[in-house]
Amino acid sequence: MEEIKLRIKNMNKKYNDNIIFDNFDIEFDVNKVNCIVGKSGCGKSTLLNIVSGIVKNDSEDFKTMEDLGISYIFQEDRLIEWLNVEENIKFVLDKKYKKEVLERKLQDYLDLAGIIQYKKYYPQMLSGGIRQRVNIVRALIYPSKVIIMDEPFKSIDIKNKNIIMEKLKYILKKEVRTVLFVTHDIDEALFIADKIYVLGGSPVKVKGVLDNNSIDKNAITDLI
Ligand SMILES: Nc1ncnc2c1ncn2[C@@H]1O[C@H](COP(=O)(O)OP(=O)(O)OP(=O)(O)O)[C@@H](O)[C@H]1O
Repeated sequence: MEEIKLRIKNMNKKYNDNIIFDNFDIEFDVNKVNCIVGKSGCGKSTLLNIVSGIVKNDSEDFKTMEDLGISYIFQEDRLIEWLNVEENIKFVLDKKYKKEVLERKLQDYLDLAGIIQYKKYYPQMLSGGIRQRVNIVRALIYPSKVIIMDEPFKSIDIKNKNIIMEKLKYILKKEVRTVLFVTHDIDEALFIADKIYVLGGSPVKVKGVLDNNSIDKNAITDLI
């Protein structure tokens, strides 16, 4: 069966004389976890920021993914300190679901993420790892087709990171969502990805695309 692709075409970006993307094209697998790796500064975050419309592409003939609906998970959790966990999650959902549906989803996702007991807690009462789990639940409940994650575990200690990654992997297996996940950590990519895209060069190019059943750490390291 042919896989459905999400195509990004004609990406162009330069900062002063620094050309990051020069007619850059890439295609991601729809409803899969697509991990993007590459040397620091090669343009991974800029790629996510352009496809999501946060940063403007330099040329006109470019289509962002905004129409698909996007959820974001960044390195920092961006929770609102004066709202409790439940309120933080509901805050972004403004009438997206009927009340009963929302309550069920909230219950299900908090349960899946293992944080149901923190529902009424305020962010300052939570550890960094739990806060990030709330952030992930918030992004997943939002009815988006695309989930963008930019180094979501960078500031989380290894023990918590492993717990969250296990939970996230489990949840994503059940979801029908296209995930674009940027990381500098190859082990993270190997753990969670269906496909890994290695970016590099200046202007940046796709140096390799590796499928999950053929992924080997050395092959990726050689490409970076
Ligand atoms: N607002 C900006 N103004 C000028 N240069 C920028 C700006 N944003 C990014 N850059 C430059 O664009 C290039 C790509 O940056 P980007 O953050 O996308 O890389 P990255 O691969 O995500 O890096 P890292 O892994 O370190 O986060 C870098 O050379 C960076 O210095």
